[in-house]
Amino acid sequence: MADEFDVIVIGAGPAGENVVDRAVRGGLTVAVVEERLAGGECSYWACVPSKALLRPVDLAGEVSRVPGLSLGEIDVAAVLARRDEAVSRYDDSGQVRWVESVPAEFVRGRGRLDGPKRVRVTTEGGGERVLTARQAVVLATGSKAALPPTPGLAEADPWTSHEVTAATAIPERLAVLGGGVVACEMAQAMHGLGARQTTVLVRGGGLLGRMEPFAGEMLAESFAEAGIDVRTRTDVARVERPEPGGKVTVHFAEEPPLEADELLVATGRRPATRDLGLGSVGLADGKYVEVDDSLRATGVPEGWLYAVGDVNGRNLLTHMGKYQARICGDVIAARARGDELPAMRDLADGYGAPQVVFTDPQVCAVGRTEAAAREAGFRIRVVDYDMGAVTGAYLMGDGYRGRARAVVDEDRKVLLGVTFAGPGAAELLHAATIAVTAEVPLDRLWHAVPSFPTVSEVWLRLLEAYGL
Ligand SMILES: Cc1cc2nc3c(=O)[nH]c(=O)nc-3n(C[C@H](O)[C@H](O)[C@H](O)COP(=O)(O)OP(=O)(O)OC[C@H]3O[C@@H](n4cnc5c(N)ncnc54)[C@H](O)[C@@H]3O)c2cc1C
Ligand SMILES: NC(=O)c1ccc[n+]([C@@H]2O[C@H](COP(=O)([O-])OP(=O)(O)OC[C@H]3O[C@@H](n4cnc5c(N)ncnc54)[C@H](O)[C@@H]3O)[C@@H](O)[C@H]2O)c1
Repeated sequence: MADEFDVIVIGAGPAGENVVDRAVRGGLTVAVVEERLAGGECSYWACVPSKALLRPVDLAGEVSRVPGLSLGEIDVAAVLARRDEAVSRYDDSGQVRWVESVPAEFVRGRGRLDGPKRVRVTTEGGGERVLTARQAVVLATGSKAALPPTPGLAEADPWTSHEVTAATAIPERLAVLGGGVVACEMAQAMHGLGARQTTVLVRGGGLLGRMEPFAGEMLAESFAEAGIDVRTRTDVARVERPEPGGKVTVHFAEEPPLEADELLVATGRRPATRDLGLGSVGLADGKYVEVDDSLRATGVPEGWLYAVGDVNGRNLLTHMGKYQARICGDVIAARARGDELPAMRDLADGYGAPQVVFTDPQVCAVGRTEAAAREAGFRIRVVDYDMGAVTGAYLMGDGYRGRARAVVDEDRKVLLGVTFAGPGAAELLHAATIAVTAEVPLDRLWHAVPSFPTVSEVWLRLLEAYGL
């Protein structure tokens, strides 16, 4: 029997859930198909548990910088218990209730495209249900950890983001492969929670390669002080783990091997598009689904297929997936009414998404880095400021180290990008996001007066350093 809805969403992560919400608000009927847990990776194996593990480590760092305060040992069992609370003990009944209250139909099972506007769902227990869409199908299936083809790596059954965020014990010796966001955040968390030997194996020349280079350098310095060993330009030749769950040995092309109790692979993501039936609608399996600025998949006749969140590869961040989803739900509803609303377009991804890396120091950025702006052909000026010289930062703790960078478009006198690295820097980011996305002219930004004594005074100092 075929069930018919206006819209079918595959994947109930943060992106899928937001499409549901907006499409229903737009007057449409919606079914959402989810094979695991409503809430997606973000709620159970990514953003939420990782930040629950990092928060006590971050706080311990803050306390250590304020004379007169002291912190005993971190109670790891209590931290893990709080993480379990944060992920609702891997029970999604609350989120399912929310979907149903929107109201939308929640269908538990694995969804697969089966030609235009048809989704075949394999339900729990092996049953099948065929759903058809009157208006649109939205892919919101997210991404999965990518494993490099290093000999012995897959056989060693290493941790990925799934296992590390769900850890029930902290490994004594942890090796981390990768130098990006997951590698840095999880190395910080595991080390702060008691790993005795944490080694980060970076293929390139530094950490957080997509950010301004000073951010990765500051983080590497902080890691070194904390006892986290960061090895750059490593060349992993093979991995060996003779006993399942036993010790793991990483062999390099030249250096001596490294032994660890666990290996975390954090080398990027791949789209969750394998076996999704993309071939049945003329798209390539296993690839990111390319979309236009209305989030509609390109190259699909009659334009009924959309893709939001990680699966379209634009920016692998929850807040960006949710933003795309809001636009997508509104666009589908508008098109169903016969309205063409050109204002409903994804603009933010093009400016450069805001991102916070929850390490110590926190690193956050929006827009273009200096290198990206130059590569895009902008005539720019770069302004740097030592955040430790701001009174508000000094008051945060002794030895506060931080740095800010603004990339200015010299032709239009607006900001193209801003980066902050320093304790507590995360909360500075939204002001930068507004300035970059709204293209606030610098001589107008000058009148946005930051409060004294906050770290935000770095805004004033950046503008002064620019010459205003
Ligand atoms: C360790 C880690 C930490 C992170 N921390 C942050 C952070 O702090 N801030 C931030 O902004 N981003 C963070 N991210 C990125 C963030 O998790 C993703 O950008 C976000 O989860 C993407 O949302 P999504 O809805 O596109 O996909 P997902 O959250 O991956 O959800 C996709 C859903 O689709 C379901 N699904 C897949 N295929 C099918 C199918 N065929 N049928 C039915 N259901 C299917 C899956 O089960 C899943 O529930 C982090 C990522 C990792 C790995
Ligand atoms: N706080 C946050 O916002 C947050 C936290 C975690 C993850 N995320 C998102 O999740 C996504 C995935 O994060 P990630 O850290 O896995 O990916 P990433 O792209 O940030 O980093 C991947 C790292 O792996 C390295 N690498 C790639 N292939 C390799 C190989 N074969 N051998 C050795 N090293 C290799 C890269 O050089 C890079 O350092 C990111 O796009 C990020 O936006 C966001």
